[in-house]
Amino acid sequence: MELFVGGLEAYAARYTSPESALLQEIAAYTQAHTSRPGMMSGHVQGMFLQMISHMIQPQYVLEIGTFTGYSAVCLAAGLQPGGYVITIDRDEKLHQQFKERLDKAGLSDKILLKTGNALDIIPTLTETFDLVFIDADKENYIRYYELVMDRVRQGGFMLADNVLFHGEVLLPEDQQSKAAQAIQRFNAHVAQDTRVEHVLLTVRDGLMLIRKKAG
Ligand SMILES: C[S@@+](CC[C@H](N)C(=O)[O-])C[C@H]1O[C@@H](n2cnc3c(N)ncnc32)[C@H](O)[C@@H]1O
Repeated sequence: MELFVGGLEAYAARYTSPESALLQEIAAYTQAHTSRPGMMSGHVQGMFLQMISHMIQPQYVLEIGTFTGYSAVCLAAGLQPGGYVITIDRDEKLHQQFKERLDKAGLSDKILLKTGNALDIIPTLTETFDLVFIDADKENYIRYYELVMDRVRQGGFMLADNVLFHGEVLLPEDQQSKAAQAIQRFNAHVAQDTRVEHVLLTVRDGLMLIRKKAG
């Protein structure tokens, strides 16, 4: 997926810290063994997530949409001692494969896998999250946002991926896919929400960075 004109994405990657051996391994696996490798965060966005994790130094992180685990590993980078990332996906095979990789890398206590529909799993969680990454089916973004809002600490953060949806957000509504329309509704929903402040970053396919205000 080439989102920038004239190779800017490749230029950004060249001047971004390299991927760890584990991330390289996940990226290679994703390219070779999945039908939609473009769903993976990848090098530059992954390093951005890792940087955010180091900045926030979270105790508890929630990820909605694991896929092959690339972003979960990045989100775990800045965890406090005893902290963990909970990552949800409904695809059992993906989770089985990622679990083996986590065991091998000694990361099983830092990244916990919950397999099933995120809409069912989120209400069962008891943690208060410092950071939430929303990256599953676009049609449910507003539901995820509302479901997790009470579970994010005051002053805590959310990130939502694909908020530019390959540029489709710029098209008239009747020319947008269902997913792009859902993303447009999500962006508008966040924009009118006085509980948060937010910035839409044009990293890769667009990342909405959201901070839950105190009080
Ligand atoms: C875009 S991929 C996640 C990519 C990953 N976060 C990364 O950056 O490498 C979206 C994932 O969400 C999962 N998913 C979609 N809808 C879901 C739902 N309702 N509950 C749980 N997982 C879901 C899919 O199985 C898919 O693996």
